[in-house]
Amino acid sequence: MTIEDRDNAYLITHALATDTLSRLRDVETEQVAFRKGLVKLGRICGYEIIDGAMETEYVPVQTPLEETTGERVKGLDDVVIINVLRAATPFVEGLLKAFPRAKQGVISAGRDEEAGMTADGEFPITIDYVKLPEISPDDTVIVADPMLATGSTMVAVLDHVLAEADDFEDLFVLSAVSAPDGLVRVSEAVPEADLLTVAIDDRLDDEGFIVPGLGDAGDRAFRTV
Ligand SMILES: O=P(O)(O)OC[C@H]1O[C@H](OP(=O)(O)OP(=O)(O)O)[C@H](O)[C@@H]1O
Ligand SMILES: O=c1cc[nH]c(=O)[nH]1
Ligand SMILES: [Mg+2]
Repeated sequence: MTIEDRDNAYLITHALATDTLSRLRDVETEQVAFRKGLVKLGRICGYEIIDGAMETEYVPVQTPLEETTGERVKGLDDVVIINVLRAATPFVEGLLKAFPRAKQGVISAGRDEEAGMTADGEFPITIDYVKLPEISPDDTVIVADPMLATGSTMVAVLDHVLAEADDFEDLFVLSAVSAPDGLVRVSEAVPEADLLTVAIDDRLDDEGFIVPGLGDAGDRAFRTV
C-alpha cells in the first residue's frame, strides 16, 4: 500500500502517480499529453484507493483444473464517483477504469476569479448544475477534483453532497495537487471526509493558484488558453 498518513490528509505515494504528476507539472506538456496524464493519474489513484481502503474477502473459485481459494475486493459495485466539472472530467475517466460500475454524479462548480480571493483566502463559488445518484449506507463516495487550492470549491461541492446523503461507508476527497490551506479548510468544514492527494504543495499565490502546482488544470486539459 502506498498511501501515507499526513495529519489531515493521506498522500498517494505510488511511484507511477508521482511520475505522472511530474509530467503534468511540466509546462512543456501539451493538451493531449496533459489530458492523458490526468486519465492515467485517475486510474492509478483508483487502484490505490482499492488497495488502501477497500476490504477483500476469500471466495471459492473453480479453475479449469480444480477448486481453489481466490481473493476478491468487496464493495466494488458500491462506489459513487462525483465529477467536479470541469477539470475532473479526464481524472474521473481514469478512476472509472478502476471502478467501471461506479454510480456517477456531476457538479458544475467554478471560482469567481473576477471577484478574487477574499481576505480569508476563499473564493465565491458558483454552482450551476448538480446531478447526484442515490447514495446508500454501503457506498464509498469519491469526490474527484485534480486541484484543491483554497478548498472553496470542494467545501461548496461537499455541502451539496451532504445535503443529499448523510449515511455512507466512506467519503473520500481525491485530488492530484493540494495546497495546505485548502486541506485545512476542507477538513475543518467536513471532518468526516478523508482527503487523498498525490502532492501537497508549498502555498497559494495572490491569485489563489497552487505553487508550484501545474497551472490551470481545466484550461490545460480543455485548451481554453
Ligand atoms: O480550491 P479552490 O480555490 O476552490 O480551487 C480549485 C478549483 O479550481 C479549479 O476549477 P475552476 O474554477 O478553474 O473551474 P474549471 O475546472 O472549469 O477550470 C479546480 O478544478 C477546482 O475545482
Ligand atoms: O492552481 C490552481 C488553482 C485552482 N485551479 C487550478 O486549476 N489550478
Ligand atoms: Mg480552471
